[in-house]
Amino acid sequence: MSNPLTQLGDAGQAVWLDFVSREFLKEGGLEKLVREDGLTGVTSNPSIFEKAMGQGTAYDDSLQAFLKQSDADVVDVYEHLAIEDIRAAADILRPVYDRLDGLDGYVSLEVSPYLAMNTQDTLEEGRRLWAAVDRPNLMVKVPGTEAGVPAIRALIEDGINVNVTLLFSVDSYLAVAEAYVAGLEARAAAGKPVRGIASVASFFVSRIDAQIDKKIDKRLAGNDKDAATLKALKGKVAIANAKVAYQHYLESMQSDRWQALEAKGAAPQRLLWASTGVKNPDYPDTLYVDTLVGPDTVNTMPPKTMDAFRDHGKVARTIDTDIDAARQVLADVDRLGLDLPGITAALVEDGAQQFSDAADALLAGVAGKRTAFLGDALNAATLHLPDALQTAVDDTLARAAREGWTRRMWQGDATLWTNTDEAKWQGWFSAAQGRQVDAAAVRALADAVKQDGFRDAVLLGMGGSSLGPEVLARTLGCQGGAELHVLDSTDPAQIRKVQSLIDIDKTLFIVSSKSGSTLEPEILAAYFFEQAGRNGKQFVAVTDPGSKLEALAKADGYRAIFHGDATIGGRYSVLSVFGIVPFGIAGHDVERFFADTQAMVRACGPSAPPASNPGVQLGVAIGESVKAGRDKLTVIASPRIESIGSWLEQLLAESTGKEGKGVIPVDGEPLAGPDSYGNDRMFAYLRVAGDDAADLDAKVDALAAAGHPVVRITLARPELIGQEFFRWEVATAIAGAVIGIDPFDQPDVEASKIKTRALTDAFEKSGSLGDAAPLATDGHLAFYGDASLKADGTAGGILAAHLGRLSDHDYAAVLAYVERNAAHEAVLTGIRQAIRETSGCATVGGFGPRFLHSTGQAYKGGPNSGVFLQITADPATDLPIPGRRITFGVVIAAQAQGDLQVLVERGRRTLRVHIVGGDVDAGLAQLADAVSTALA
Ligand SMILES: O=P(O)(O)OC[C@H]1O[C@](O)(CO)[C@@H](O)[C@@H]1O
Repeated sequence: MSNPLTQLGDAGQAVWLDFVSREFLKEGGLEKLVREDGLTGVTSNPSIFEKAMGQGTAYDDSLQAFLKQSDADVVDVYEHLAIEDIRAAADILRPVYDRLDGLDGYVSLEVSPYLAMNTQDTLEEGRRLWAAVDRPNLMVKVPGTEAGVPAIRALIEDGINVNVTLLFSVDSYLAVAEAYVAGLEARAAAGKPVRGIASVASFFVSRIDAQIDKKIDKRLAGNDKDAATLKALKGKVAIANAKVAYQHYLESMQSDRWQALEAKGAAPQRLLWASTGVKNPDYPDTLYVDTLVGPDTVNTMPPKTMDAFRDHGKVARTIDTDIDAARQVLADVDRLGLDLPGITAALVEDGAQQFSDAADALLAGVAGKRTAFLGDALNAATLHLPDALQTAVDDTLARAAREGWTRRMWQGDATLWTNTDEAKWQGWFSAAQGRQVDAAAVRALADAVKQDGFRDAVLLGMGGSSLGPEVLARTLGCQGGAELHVLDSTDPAQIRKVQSLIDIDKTLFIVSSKSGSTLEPEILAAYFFEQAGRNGKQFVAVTDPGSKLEALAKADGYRAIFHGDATIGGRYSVLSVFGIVPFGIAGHDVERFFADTQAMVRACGPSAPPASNPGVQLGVAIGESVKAGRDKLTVIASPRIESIGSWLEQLLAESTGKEGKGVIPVDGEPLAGPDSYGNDRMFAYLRVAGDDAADLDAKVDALAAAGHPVVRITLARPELIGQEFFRWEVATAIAGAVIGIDPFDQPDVEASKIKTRALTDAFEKSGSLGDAAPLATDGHLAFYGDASLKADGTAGGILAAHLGRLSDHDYAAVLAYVERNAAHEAVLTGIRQAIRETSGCATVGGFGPRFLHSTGQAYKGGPNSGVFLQITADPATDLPIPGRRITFGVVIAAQAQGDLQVLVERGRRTLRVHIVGGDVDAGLAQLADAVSTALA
C-alpha cells in the first residue's frame, strides 16, 4: 500500500532509517519497514549504539556468551555486539540489495570516532571493519574531515563502500566528492572494476539551522537593524545549503571525468540528508524531508521523523526548485555576517566530539556490564575521596577522556608525559599479556631443576629484579618447585644468613639484573659461584640482551640465560622474565597466572574509558592527591598480600619521585586511628577476601569516615595479584602524566652509585674509606651530622635536635644498613611508630642497600620534605669478595656513605648514627631508647 514514504521511493529518493537496536531487529521492526514502507537502508552511529546498548538487557546474553569465550577488551565487546546487529540488518536488507543490483540496500557502521583526526588509523579501521562484518552491503562510515578525506579515497580504491559522515559545508562535500571520483579512477587505472562500489555523502541539515537560529535570535534580542531579513532566514539556511550542494552534485554528473567512470559502470555517490529530525519544535516535524525531495538522493530519518512523514509527509520534488532563492538565502547569511563557514567548521568538531562522547558513554556502559559479569574474577576497587579531591579527579578523568590518555598511553605517546624518551619504555604492556615470557622454557627449566634435586633457589638482584619475585614468593609460596630466597643486600650478616638456610650444592642461583652491570648482583654472583665450586649448572642469568651479565653467564657456563625486554624499565618488569622465571622455578603454572591477570589487562585496555578504567582511575586519584598535597601514599595490606607494599614502594617512588615532586610511599607503618595522620596522606588498602583483617577493616573505615582519601582493593584470591601489578603500573604511569614527570626514568639514582664507586675505588688503592670524625659518641652509638645537631652530646639530645626539624607534611625516613630480619624490622618499626605518634609525620623505612634501588630515587629527587636518620654498623664478621680487595663490609659502608653524601648535597636534613663494635642488636636497642627519650 502506498504511503508518503513509499512515494518518496517512487520519486527517486531512498528512505533509510537512522536507528538500530537489538530489540527492534529481533522483533521484526526492520523487516516491517522494508515490507511496508519501501525502506532501503539503515545508518548507525556511536550515539545510536549508546542508546541501544545502554538501556535494558537486550544485549546481556550475547555479551556474556562472548565474554565466556574470550577475555576481550571493552571495545572488542562493543564491536562484537554492534557487528551482530549490523550483520543482522545487512541480512535483512540483502534482498533489497540483490533486487536493486547493489544500487541500494546498505547498512552503515561507523569507524571509531576516536580516530576522526588520523588518516592512517581511519583507513586501517575501515579495512578492519569491512573484513570483520563481511557483508557486501555494508557501508563503512567515515567522517569527512580533513584527515578522513584521504582515507575515503583509499577505501574506495580498495573497493570498500563508504558512507561519508559529518558533512556540513559545501566545500567539504566537494572535497569528498573528489575523493570518491579519484578513488574510482585509481581502481580503473589499475584495471579493477568500478561497478558495484557504493558511496553516499551524508550532508547534515538540522544542526546547521539550530546554530544559525541561535545566532539570529541573539541578534534579534539586540534589536538588530536587519531584524526583518534575519527573521526570514530562520529555518531556511540548512535547506538552502543542501540545495546548493545538490546543484554541485548535478554539475559533477556532467563532468567528463564522471562520464568516463559511468561508462565503466560506476554508480554516483548520492547525497544523503542526515540530521533530518527537527530540533526546533516550532518547525513542522517533517521540514527536513518535505523540502529536500529529489532523485538520486537518500534521506535517513530517525524513527520519530519517519513516523511523522509516513503520517503526513508531502512528496513533491523540492530539491532543485527555487534555487535562486536558496542562493539568496546564503548571500544574505554572508552579508549579515552570520559566518556560515565558522558554524560548519565548529559543527564538524562538535559532531566528532559528540560521537566520541557517545562512544565514551557506550564503552563505559559496556565496561560496567563486563565488570558485573566478571564478578570476582576481576579485582574490585572503590575510591573514597573527599569532595574537593573527587571533583578534581572527575575533572581530570573527563580531560583524560577528551585527550585520549588511555589510548595514548598504550601507544607510548611521549606527549602524554614530558615528551622525552617515554616511548622507548613501553614493553610492559605486552609483558602483562604474557608475551615476553616463554612459559614452556620456564616450565622446562623448572622441571629440570626439580629433577636435579635442587631444593632452594637464591635470587641475587636488586630493585625491580628482586622485589617482584620476592612479593610473588611471599604471597604465593612454592608450588612443588624450589623454595625461593631473595638476596638483595651486601650486608655480610645477611649473606651469611641466606647461606645458612640452604644446602649450597642443592641450590640454584638466579642472577638477575636488567642492565647486567649492577654492583650487588655482580659481587654476590662472584661470591656464590666460588662457594658452589664454580659449578655453572647451578646458575641461571636473567638479563637484557647483550649485557655484561650475559657475557659472564656464557663464560662461566651458566645453565640458562633468560633475556628481558630492553623496552621495559626494571620496576615495570615483574610480569616479564624478571618476575616470572623465579616464579616458575618455584613450581607455579605461568600460563594460568597470566590467564588470571588478563581480566585486569583488558579492563585497563586502550579503549576502556578513563572513568571506568581501573588503572587510569587510580592513577588520576594518586596524581590529584599529590597535587592537593596528599603525597604520602600509605599502603595497607591484609595478611596474605602483606608484602606487596615493598614492590609498590619502588614502582611509585622511583617512577614519580623526581624534579622535587612525586609520591612518597609509606609501607610497613602500623595503622592507627585517624588522629594520628595529617592531611598529607592517601591510603591504599589491598585486601584478600577471607583474610582475617577485621581490625584493619575497622581502622580503614574510620580513616575514610574522617575524610581521608581511601582506595580499597579486593582480591578474591591471592593468585590474582598479577592484576594488581598491572593496575598499579598503569596507575603509576598515569599519575606521572598528572604530576607532569617522566615515570620511566630514575635520574637521581646514579648519583649515589657514582659516589659509592669513587669510594670503593679509593679503598682499593688506599685501604680506607676515609670516615669523618663523629659529632659525639654515646655507648654503642656514634653520630655524624652537622654541628647544629650536637646539642648536649647525648644520643637523646642529638636525636631530639634532628627529629625536632620535622614539621607538618614532612616525613621521617629511617634507613638502616644492617641485616634485614624480623627482629631488626620490629625495632625500626617501633622507632617509626614513636616518631609518627609524637610528630604526626609520615614515616618510611628501608634497609640499605635494598632501598637505594627502590625508594632511594624519591628521597633524593622527590620533594625535599624528608628528615633522614641513617643507621650503619660495623659488621660483626666481614666477608671477602672473590678477586677484589674490597669486602662486602666495605661495599655496604661505601654505599651508605655515598648515599648520605648525595642526600647532604641535595640539601636534605640528615643524621647518621653508626653502631660501633659489631653488636647490632644492642646498638639498635639503645637507639630505640634514645629516640623515645628524644621524643619525650
Ligand atoms: O636490574 P638491574 O639493572 O640490576 O637494576 C636493578 C634496579 O636498580 C635500579 O636501576 C636503581 O638503581 C632500579 O631501577 C632497578 O630496578
